[in-house]
Amino acid sequence: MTKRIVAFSRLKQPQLDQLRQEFHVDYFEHLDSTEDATFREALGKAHGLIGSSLKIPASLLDAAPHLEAIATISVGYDNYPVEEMTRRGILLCNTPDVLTETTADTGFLLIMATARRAIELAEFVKRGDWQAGIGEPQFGSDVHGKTLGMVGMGRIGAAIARRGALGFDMKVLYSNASPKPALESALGAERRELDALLAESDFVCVTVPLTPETEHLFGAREFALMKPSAIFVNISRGKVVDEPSLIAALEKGEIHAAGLDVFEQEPLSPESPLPHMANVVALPHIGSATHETRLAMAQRAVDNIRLVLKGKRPISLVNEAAWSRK
Ligand SMILES: NC(=O)C1=CN([C@@H]2O[C@H](COP(=O)(O)OP(=O)(O)OC[C@H]3O[C@@H](n4cnc5c(N)ncnc54)[C@H](OP(=O)(O)O)[C@@H]3O)[C@@H](O)[C@H]2O)C=CC1
Ligand SMILES: O=CC(=O)O
Repeated sequence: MTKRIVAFSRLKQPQLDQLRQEFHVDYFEHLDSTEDATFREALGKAHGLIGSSLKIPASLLDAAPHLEAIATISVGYDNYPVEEMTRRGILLCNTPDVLTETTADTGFLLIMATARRAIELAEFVKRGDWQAGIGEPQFGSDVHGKTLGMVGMGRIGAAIARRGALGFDMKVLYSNASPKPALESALGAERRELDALLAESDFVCVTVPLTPETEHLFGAREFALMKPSAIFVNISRGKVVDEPSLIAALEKGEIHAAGLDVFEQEPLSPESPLPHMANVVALPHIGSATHETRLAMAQRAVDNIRLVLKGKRPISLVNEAAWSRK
């Protein structure tokens, strides 16, 4: 029997062809909702599901009685009902490592763009406001030599910290529950409790996954602990931050600026004050969005689903417990 895959994100033709050599593929290039009737019908016969950027509720699994695995084209997996998948023995595969450096580049881009006010001042030139030599009103802040506080020193966090410590001579602090001795010796990084990190850092950079513990980890209290000169950078997930508290902290001058790739609601509503604030650089969730990295992520997801459907262990597995039950 030929196994069936439902693909719900854009894949390149060679990757689709690879899947079609071995499996029947129902391809939904633009799927807006998991309520779509044709999608649900295909899911009813599917053994594998591959895609990204859609919330998959636990109830959807009832419509997928043959499902063996979901391959998400992302490293973050907060869109998936992991516990329920594990209970049903459905594997969840993700795409770590291949996007680490590109996402770290975006994190550092936000650090640089906010500190040096690159977007705001490029707009100033575009508007024709550059009429004389620039002065203090256009000055930014240094990045080199400052203190970088990493909240979430994992793969991406460590890659940003490496850029800061080795490229920009920054002092690195981090706040993970478990110490990272290798990074402490390689980068001179120092571990702190979160509150101490917030008080000491010039840049606070968030790279934690979204979990029940990290949801709204940053609220009014945390912003009040930061220096008035601090720059807050979020490259993880929007829901790690209570956005009204961030807006209030920026408006009151409790913190100096913010660089944001992610938001509580995406796409960000045009009504949100954030993209209109001069001291905010807002990007449309482009952490990993380069041609090379998006291709590598899709290929990793394709490899993961092919392996699982052929009875083999995938390259990147989120729920180990589902594998041990096989
Ligand atoms: N903007 C974008 O486009 C992208 C965003 N992301 C986001 O980045 C996240 C991180 O990815 P990645 O680095 O690969 O994941 P990792 O799992 O390698 O790193 C996450 C780190 O966060 C730490 N952590 C978890 N909870 C806390 C906490 N409460 N306080 C401090 N540290 C904590 C973990 O600690 P420990 O090591 O102790 O377990 C781990 O080191 C993804 O989950 C995703 O949400 C990822 C890619 C692109
Ligand atoms: O946000 C992107 C991811 O890979 O996670």
